[in-house]
Amino acid sequence: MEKKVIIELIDVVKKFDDDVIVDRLNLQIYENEFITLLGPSGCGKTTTLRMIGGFEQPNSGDIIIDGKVFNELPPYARPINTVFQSYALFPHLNVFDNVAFGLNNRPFDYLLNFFNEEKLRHEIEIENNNKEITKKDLKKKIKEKISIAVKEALALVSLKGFENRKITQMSGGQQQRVALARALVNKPKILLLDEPLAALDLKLRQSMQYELKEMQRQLGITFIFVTHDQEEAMTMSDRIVVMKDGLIQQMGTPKHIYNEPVNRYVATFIGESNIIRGTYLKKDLVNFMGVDFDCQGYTFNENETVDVVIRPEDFDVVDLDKAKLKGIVTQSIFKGVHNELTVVVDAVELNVNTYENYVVGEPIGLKVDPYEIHIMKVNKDE
Ligand SMILES: Nc1ncnc2c1ncn2[C@@H]1O[C@H](COP(=O)(O)OP(=O)(O)OP(=O)(O)O)[C@@H](O)[C@H]1O
Repeated sequence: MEKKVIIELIDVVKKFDDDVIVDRLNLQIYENEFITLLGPSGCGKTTTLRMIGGFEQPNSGDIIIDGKVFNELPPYARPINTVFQSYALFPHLNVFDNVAFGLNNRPFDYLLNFFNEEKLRHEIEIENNNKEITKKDLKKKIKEKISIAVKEALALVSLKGFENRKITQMSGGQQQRVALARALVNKPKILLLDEPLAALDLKLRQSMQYELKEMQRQLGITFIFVTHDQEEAMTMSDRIVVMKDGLIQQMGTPKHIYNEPVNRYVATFIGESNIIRGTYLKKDLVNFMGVDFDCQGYTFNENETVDVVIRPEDFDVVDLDKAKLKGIVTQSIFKGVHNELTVVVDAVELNVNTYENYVVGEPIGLKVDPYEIHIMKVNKDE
C-alpha cells in the first residue's frame, strides 16, 4: 500500500540571530508512522519539532501539513498536539480537569464540529422525544461527551479511576501519562513528543517506551518523537532521523541505520562499533589491518581509502589457525548474556562480543563474514 505523506518540510531554515540552527531541512513524514529525531543536545531537533508544532516560524522554506502550507499558523490551528518534557500540567487542577482543559476552552462551534453536530442532535432527539433542540441541550450534551472523552483518554494511559486525584499526588510516571492523555483527548492526527520520558527513571522509561509504541500502533496517530537517547529511538521508531548541527546525517529504519551507517558520526552515535581505516581494493575485496577481506555489495573506486565498520557482535572467535586476525584479550567484562572483550591486534584495540569466556592475556583468533563488513566513504571533516 502506498504510504501517504502527512508532513513535508521543504528547505526549512531556522536562524536565531545569525546562527543557523536548522539548515535547509528536507523531510517527509508518513501517516501513522513513529518517527524519531535523534541527535545530541543542541543539534536542532527541538527547534524542528517546535516549527512543526507552530511554536517557532521558519526563516525560509515550507512546512506542509496534510497538503496545506502551515508556516505561520499558530499551534491551536494545526491538527497537532504536543507533549513536552516538563509535562506543563496545572498543579491546582485535578487529573480530570487537566485532561479536559483543552476541550473545555474550545469555542462552542469547534466542539459542535469535533463531536459531530448531527450525531449530537440525533442523540438529544431520542432523549427529548423529538422536542425542539435548544443551545442549552447541545451544551449539556457536549459536556457529557467531553467527560466520556476524558475517561477514554485516561483509560488509554492506564489511569482509569484517577480522575479526582490532585496532580501533586501523582508520581512522575503518572504525571507523564496525564500529559499524554491531555494530548490524546484532542484526537490529534499528529502527536509531537519532546523527550517526554527524560524525567523518568530507567525502568519506568523502558516500560513507557513499549506502551507508547503500542499506543501509537493502536491509535494510528503519527508520532514525531525527539530524543538524544539512541536506544530509546531504536526501540520505538519506524524511522529515525539522525541530526547533527542542524543537518540530517541519515534517515531510515533502525535496522538500516544500524547496519548501514553513512558516516563515522552515525556509526558511533548508534550502537557500539569498530571503525577501521582501510583500502577498497576492488569489487568484493577490502584490506584493513594488513589483511584482505571478502566483502559484499559496495562499489567504491579501486584503491580508495575507506572506513570499515564492524559491530562487536559481528566478529567470530575461531581457532588461531583459521583466523584472519590474531590478537590478545586485554579486557573481559561480563554483561549477563554476553562478554565484552577488548582484543588488541597489532596495537589496534577491537571491541568483540562473545558468549564464551576468555581470560585476559589469552591469544584469540577472529574472523568476520563478508556481509558483516560495512564500508563507508571517508568524510574529510571527520
Ligand atoms: N529561542 C532561542 N533563541 C536563541 N537560541 C536558541 C533558541 N532556541 C534554541 N536556541 C539554540 O538553538 C540550538 C538548537 O537548540 P535545540 O533546542 O533545537 O536543540 P536540541 O537538539 O533539541 O537540544 P536539546 O536536546 O538540548 O533540547 C541551541 O544551540 C540553542 O541554544
